Amino acid sequence: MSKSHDLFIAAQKHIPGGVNSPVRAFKSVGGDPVFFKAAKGAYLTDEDDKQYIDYVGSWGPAILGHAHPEVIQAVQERAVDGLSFGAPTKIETTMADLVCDLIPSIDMVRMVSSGTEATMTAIRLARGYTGRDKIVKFEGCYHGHSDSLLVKAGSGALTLGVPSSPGVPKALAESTLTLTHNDADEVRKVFSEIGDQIACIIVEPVAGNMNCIPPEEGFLQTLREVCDEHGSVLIFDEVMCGFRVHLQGAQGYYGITPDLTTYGKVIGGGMPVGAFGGKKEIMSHIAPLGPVYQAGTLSGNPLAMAAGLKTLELISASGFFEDLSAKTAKLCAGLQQAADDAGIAFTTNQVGGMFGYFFSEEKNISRFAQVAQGDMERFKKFYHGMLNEGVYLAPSAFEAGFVSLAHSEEDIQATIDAAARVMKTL
Ligand SMILES: Cc1ncc(COP(=O)(O)O)c(C=O)c1O
Ligand SMILES: N[C@H](C=O)CCC(=O)O
Repeated sequence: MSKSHDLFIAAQKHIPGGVNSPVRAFKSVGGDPVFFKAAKGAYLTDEDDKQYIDYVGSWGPAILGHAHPEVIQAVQERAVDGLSFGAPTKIETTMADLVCDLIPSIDMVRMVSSGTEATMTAIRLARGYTGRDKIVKFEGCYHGHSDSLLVKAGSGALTLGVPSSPGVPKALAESTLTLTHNDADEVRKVFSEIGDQIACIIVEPVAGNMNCIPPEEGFLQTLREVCDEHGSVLIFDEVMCGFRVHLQGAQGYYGITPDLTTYGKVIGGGMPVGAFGGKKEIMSHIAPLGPVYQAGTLSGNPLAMAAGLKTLELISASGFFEDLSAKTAKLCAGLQQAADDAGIAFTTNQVGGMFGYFFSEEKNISRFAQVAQGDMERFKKFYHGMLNEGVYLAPSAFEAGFVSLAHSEEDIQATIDAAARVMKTL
């Protein structure tokens, strides 16, 4: 019995399921979730003092590794001047200026406190701007837990088998059209029939909530084209892939320009943050400039801005994304080799510092249906084998993995060596 076990029992008394977000509960891999007490660089330390090489990175934000000294210093220095004002601060403008400088598609940006708030508001803005109610999303993509978006969603909703959650009003769910991800023909067909009723398309341009699924050739371009043809708003949900696959996110990586973009995770450097931004013409509809309402007591929180700004500064260093991508590629190649040597059907996906792995006979995984058909029993065995070896991976086959600046060549090699041992036991 471990301290994590005892803590999990205790947590369940007053916290539903013992966790404050469902993906943490180990429901799909079984066993008790690990309770952590510290995180530094590429490592997590659990309550029993066991150390793990971490590939979850707080689900993406820890791109520099945990508790990067310069980020911690920025937050500490900021904290002594006050934790929250509920009034304008200079650092919010510094953040807005930086985001607009870095991302050519963004003329104006609004900071919020989570990715969910960012996507929820982007949808409201698109509806308010176009005067239309219907929205298009894709099965397996996750955009946070607001009502309109919790329909055939990915991430924990998928892991727990409730992709369309009870509690979402039927009328709202009916306004959400869920199409097959990476199926450009289906998108064209739907738009040719009812394109003039569709306020927006929201997509994870690199999906990370049904494992890691890059866009098929031409898919994002098709989304851009149908939105242009029908006056709909194209929203890239870059909460996960923004500042992660490339400094300009997926839009920079693939060269497709959305109308609105949502952010979270990396932009907050580990603090609770989200953001949405885009064309001035659309953003001008947000209150108090325009009539579409959005607000937040803690929005633009100075500590979160300090952590985010320092993180964005450090990832802007020349060669940062090339190094991160090379490291991630090395990890994926090593995992593949380990599986091949053990005769296990296996494949990986990777975009920049984001990766996924699949226990599947198929080599090119680009559709949600292929992910769902993966060998979940083997995934579970692998997961627990790696956990035992001191490697912390996402506890679900429907989540992406993340590599950070702090992962050394030795960490990557140690992970590959561990995988080689575990693969032989599957
Ligand atoms: C692509 C994407 N959009 C939105 C969200 C929601 O963000 P948050 O969990 O900060 O509300 C997440 C993660 O949870 C995400 O990965
Ligand atoms: N997949 C989710 C976000 O990216 C995981 C985070 C959560 O919902 O707790």
